[in-house]
Amino acid sequence: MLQLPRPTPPKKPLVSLSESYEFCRHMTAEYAKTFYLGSLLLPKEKRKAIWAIYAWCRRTDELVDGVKSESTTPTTLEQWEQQLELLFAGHPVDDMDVALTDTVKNFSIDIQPFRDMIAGQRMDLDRNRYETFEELKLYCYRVAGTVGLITNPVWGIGNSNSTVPWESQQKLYEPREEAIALGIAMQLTNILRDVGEDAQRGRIYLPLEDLRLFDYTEEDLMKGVIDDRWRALMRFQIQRARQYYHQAEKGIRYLDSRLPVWAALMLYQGILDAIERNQYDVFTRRAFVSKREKILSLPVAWLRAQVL
Ligand SMILES: CC(C)=CCC/C(C)=C/CC/C(C)=C/CC/C(C)=C/[C@@H]1[C@@H](COP(=O)(O)OP(=O)(O)O)[C@]1(C)CC/C=C(\C)CC/C=C(\C)CCC=C(C)C
Ligand SMILES: Nc1ncnc2c1ncn2[C@@H]1O[C@H](COP(=O)(O)OP(=O)(O)OP(=O)(O)O)[C@@H](O)[C@H]1O
Ligand SMILES: [Mn+2]
Repeated sequence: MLQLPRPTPPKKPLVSLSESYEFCRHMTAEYAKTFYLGSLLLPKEKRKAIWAIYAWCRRTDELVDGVKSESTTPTTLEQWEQQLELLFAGHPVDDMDVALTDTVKNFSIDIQPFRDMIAGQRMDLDRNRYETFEELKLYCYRVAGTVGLITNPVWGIGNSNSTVPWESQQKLYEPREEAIALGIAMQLTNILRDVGEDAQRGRIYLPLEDLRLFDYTEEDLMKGVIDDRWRALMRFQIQRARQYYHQAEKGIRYLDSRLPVWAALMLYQGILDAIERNQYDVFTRRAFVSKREKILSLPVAWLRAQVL
């Protein structure tokens, strides 16, 4: 009898849907206090979707950034992309994919930004310097702007419970550029916070053209020199990141679930303030937002989600 080709069966049975979401929740809570806090501000179904997306993004990032990244090659990323295609075809390969398979189906999420994120990780394998801001911006879109596009259907557009039909009509604009802008702003913030740590690994994400503009050299950066040139360079970078936050802010009003996005934006932007408080020493001090500050900013985020 003719045998139809079937996808290779998984080596062992996969976990149940609820166990898979629990793994993703656990990973989010463990790795990212800020995003986990944000996710708790969502209704249950959306919250679970964010955990599943977070877990996939984190695993993708770990391939080039994590403890086992030494053994990652272009082939590893190709296999990861094939695993992604299978997941979108409804065939999860491992325990954590089970939840994401469910999420992308329930929220009709597009596969392309996921592929773009893998392309971003490929850039990390290929290079450790960026000549221009345009090149860095492409990297930031791929590793972080993509998260904005992936999560937009989860925040929701035009489903808020307005009683007047023309209001919901007006809200149907999907803020794609703004969602990407928030990812870029956060990635730029992450880069500024981690300058010292990245330099130790031989990586410079600050555009080399910007270093030249402020007469600051790669050698200075490797030595962690903090002087007027460095402070001016950092002020310039912080200002650029803030412009992206500003662009992102204008898109939040179109979303149904605005509170977690406002909260995440404000908390992450707070890292820039912390860098300033540390007088731009990103070499020996880690800029962070304290638990107290995080909790205090929630009422402000709530207010913005209501009125802006
Ligand atoms: C509540 C909320 C906003 C949840 C989003 C959670 C989510 C799915 C996050 C994925 C994060 C992730 C692991 C991305 C992989 C690449 C990467 C590591 C990017 C950097 C994040 C990591 O931050 P962290 O502090 O943990 O860094 P370390 O690894 O510890 O060094 C990034 C800095 C960027 C993450 C980008 C976003 C969360 C995109 C934000 C955009 C939106 C939520 C769109 C909102 C919509 C509009 C219209 C504004
Ligand atoms: N369980 C974990 N295993 C391995 N690395 C972890 C774990 N949790 C956090 N990390 C890493 O440790 C570092 C410190 O985490 P970080 O200061 O960013 O706090 P966080 O928990 O991610 O909170 P936030 O969301 O506010 O950034 C990061 O590089 C992060 O990726
Ligand atoms: Mn973190």
